[in-house]
Parts: sequence; C-alpha cells; structure tokens
Amino acid sequence: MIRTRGLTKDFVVSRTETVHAVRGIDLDVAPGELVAVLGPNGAGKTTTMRMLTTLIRPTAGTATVAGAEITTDPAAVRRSIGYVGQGNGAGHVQRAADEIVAQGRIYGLDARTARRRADDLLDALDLRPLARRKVSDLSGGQRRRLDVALGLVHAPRLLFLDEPSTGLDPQTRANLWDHILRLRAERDMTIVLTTHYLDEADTMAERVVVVDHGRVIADDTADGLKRTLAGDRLVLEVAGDDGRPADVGSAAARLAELVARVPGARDVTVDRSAVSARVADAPATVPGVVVAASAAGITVATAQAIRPTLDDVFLALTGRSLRDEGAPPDSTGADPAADPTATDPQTRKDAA
Ligand SMILES: Nc1ncnc2c1ncn2[C@@H]1O[C@H](COP(=O)(O)OP(=O)(O)OP(=O)(O)O)[C@@H](O)[C@H]1O
Repeated sequence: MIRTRGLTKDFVVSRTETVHAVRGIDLDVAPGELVAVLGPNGAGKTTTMRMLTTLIRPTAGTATVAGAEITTDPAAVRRSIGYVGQGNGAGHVQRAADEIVAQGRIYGLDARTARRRADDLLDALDLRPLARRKVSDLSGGQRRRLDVALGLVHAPRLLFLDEPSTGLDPQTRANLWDHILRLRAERDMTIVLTTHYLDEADTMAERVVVVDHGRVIADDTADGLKRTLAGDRLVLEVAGDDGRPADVGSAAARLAELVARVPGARDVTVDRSAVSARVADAPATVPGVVVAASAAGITVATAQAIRPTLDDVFLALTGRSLRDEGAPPDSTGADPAADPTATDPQTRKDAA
C-alpha cells in the first residue's frame, strides 16, 4: 500500500539555513496494516505524512502510495487516501452534516452519494445528534470525530491520521478509537497514524515505526521492539532467615549469582535485599528462579516481572526519553521553530 525509498525533505529556510526534516526514509506498509509512527517533536513525522499525502513534494527519494507515485500522479494518490491532519480541517460556520457532504462533493461524489455517505458516517461516528450543529459549537472530541468523518467520506482505502487524539481526554480518546477501529474492520482500511501517546501506539498499532531526527530508527511490533531493544526487568526481594542485614545481604548476593545463570540475563544488580536484572521474559523466568532459590536455601519474599514500555525502547535506542518534549530540530543553521515566518518555498507553492 505504501513503499518509500530514500524519502527526503529539506526545508530551505534561508540562504544559510536548511532544515533536514526527513533524511531518507524507507518504509513499506502492506494493505490492511495499522502502523503507528512514533517520535519526539520535530522528528519528521508530519513532514513524512505530508509528503505521502502529496501536500508537499519530497526533496529526494520516491514513494508509491496506493499504487500511484506521489510526485508524478498526486491526483490518483489523493483519490485513494483520506487525511486527517493535526489542525481541525473543518470550517467553523457550516453545520456538521453539510461539512461532510461538501467534502464528499470536493472529492467528486454526486450529491446523493455524498449525502448517503455523510449519513453513514454520522451514524458510525456517533455524530447523528450533532448533525445540525455548527462546527464551531462542537467540543474538541466531537470536532475530531467530524475530522475523521471528513477524511473518510470518499471511502479511501488508506487513511492517514496525524495525531488524531491529541488534546482529548482519555475517555474521548478511547471512544474515538472505538469508532476508528470499527470503521477499519468494516472497510478493511490501511491506517497510518502519528501519535505522541505511547500507550496508543502500544495498544492500537500492529506495527510501530520509531522516527528520530528524520530517520527510521526502529520498525517492528510493539512487543518485538520491547523484547529486542528494552527487555523485561526482574526484581526479586529476599527474606533473611532471621531478618539480620548481613544474612539478607549474603542471600541477595547468592540469589544474584543464580539470576545471572538465567540464559540471556544481563545487568544483574544487588541493592541490599533486592536483586534486579534484565531478562527476555520476566514472567516466565520467575518460577524457575524462585524454585532454584528455594533449593539453595534462599527465600524470595517478593518477585516483580516488569514489562518495558515504548518509552524504555526509545530510551534504549537514543538515550533520551520520548516524554522529554522539545527535542532540538536538526538543521544546518538556527532553529527554524524560532522563526515563525520560516516556510518551505515548496509548501507555499503547494498551498497556493
Ligand atoms: N514548512 C517548514 N519550514 C521549515 N521547517 C519546517 C517546516 N515544516 C517542518 N519543519 C521542520 O522540520 C522538522 C520536522 O518537523 P515535523 O513537523 O515533521 O516533526 P514532527 O515529528 O511531526 O513533530 P511534532 O510531533 O512536534 O508534530 C522540524 O524541525 C520542523 O521545525
């Protein structure tokens, strides 16, 4: 459904300053996949999505989206895709239902089909009671559902969602996702989304593509990434025979030796009565270690199997936390984010 090779975007901000927003991305997305693109601020997620949706032209590289080349046949790409951007695309004075119909008409649907599709989407996205409301009167979550309806009115095979749930409360996010996943199942859609929410990428996506400084630095299932890049952590607490610190310390040291023998165990550390280690599968490791400890006369008082998060994955990959917002952008000059007038000449041309 998507194939990119060496996809690159430089923004020439001034004669002395070029932002290397996307630095040669190779990405393949199969039909029906749900892929989350994850990365810190300024990583190049939106720029990549804007190239794939033909809103801006790449500086270099190739990309085929839904069977059409983005630079030579952008109209064919646009017919096959839906795009829900970061801002609210919906106008402010139209009524919700009219907005969807108008969008359908823009995509070349005849009036009847546009109305029928709008009707279906109002039901599917729980917008029916709001159909006659002005867009400006809708809440953030309702607006976001309307945005999704606008992205889906021409029944695209491929849907791009740029941070679909940013700013929504947890319940509204969950509700929006229920709707999106149901529609995806009904229509057999391919979905590519960007998100800042690690849990969202973790639970919704079958595949997570981690982007940093304009490059793909990891690409796997969330579980695969965690297994190979972060690993589980095992934390065991020993109980001393009579509670004396010396006994506890020596029991912990002996337990650490046992843990170190677990195949694949690494970073084994002892902190007073606690032994901690990285292992491939912590829950599966606990019983064997507890039995071996007991056979050696060591009582394990508590055992915790700690699964890594995608943030641990990002930390392992980059040494930074994804939760630290405001990662510095890559540029050969000053920070373009500091200059609100900085725009890409190509963007201006495309927007015109
Ligand atoms: N029109 C533009 N002109 C100049 N620089 C730009 C332009 N658009 C994006 N950039 C820069 O390109 C880099 C990548 O931006 P992009 O919006 O793709 O990041 P992102 O990963 O989507 O970030 P966020 O999570 O904050 O939305 C940033 O350094 C950004 O400042």
